[in-house]
Amino acid sequence: MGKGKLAKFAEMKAMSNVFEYPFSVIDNVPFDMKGHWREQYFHNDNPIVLELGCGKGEYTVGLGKLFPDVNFIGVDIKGARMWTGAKLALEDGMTNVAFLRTSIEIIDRFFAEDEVQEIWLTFSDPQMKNPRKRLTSTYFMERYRRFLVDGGLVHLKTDSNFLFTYTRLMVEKNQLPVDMCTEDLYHATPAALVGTPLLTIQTYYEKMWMERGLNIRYLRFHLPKQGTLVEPEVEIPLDEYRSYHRSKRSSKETAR
Ligand SMILES: C[S@@+](CC[C@H](N)C(=O)[O-])C[C@H]1O[C@@H](n2cnc3c(N)ncnc32)[C@H](O)[C@@H]1O
Repeated sequence: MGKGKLAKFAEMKAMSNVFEYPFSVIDNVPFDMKGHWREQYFHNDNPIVLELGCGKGEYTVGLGKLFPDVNFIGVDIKGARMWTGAKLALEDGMTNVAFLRTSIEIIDRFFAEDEVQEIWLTFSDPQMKNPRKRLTSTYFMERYRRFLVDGGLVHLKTDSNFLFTYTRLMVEKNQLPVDMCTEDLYHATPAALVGTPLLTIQTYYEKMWMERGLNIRYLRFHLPKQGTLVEPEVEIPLDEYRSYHRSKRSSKETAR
């Protein structure tokens, strides 16, 4: 039988690669390692890459194994999921991997200007009802800009046509340079992606959606520090397989 949530939470408290700062904690205690992750935790000068909404941390651990000269930090509010990746990284003696349990809304409290090179968003909730909660909204992009290097890469891997379309429109509207874009990663793989970890590392949610026959989409773009970011004002068809329609009041088929 799998370990229960309480046992996982207790174990996580003693894990040297886990930092737990839910909103209630960080409100009272400033995060001393902000701006000092490299010297105080990783003990190297290597780049730092974040996986936001990491769940079990498949990308954090998988990329960490493939790229030992890069530091990876998985961020999520759900500790029981994160436990899986943190435990694996500890058992494998990985020193280039860490996990941060907090809300992404306050992510800029943990990283200083230019401290992060890249961001991965893996199968993020599309948040069809609430644009501000989407991890690629201008609200979040403004936060990412506070710690991402100028022109740093943002990777979005998703099953959701809604989130993919919204992000593509946001990127177009703000003229953010696109590095790679595909609506069907596995059946129409761009030549540059053949043999890359994008195809070999699959997350828990990714496998689930693939079993249901959904295409996997991928968009990678640069986020410059300069310029005002604006939201796209376009109606986007909702993902039919998600729960939007269960809402009592809404029978909408599109959202902005
Ligand atoms: C659909 S799951 C995907 C998990 C994993 N990346 C995967 O592909 O299996 C989305 C994850 O994002 C986390 N998440 C969503 N919004 C968040 C937020 N604002 N702050 C912290 N975590 C968040 C959830 O807790 C959840 O684990």
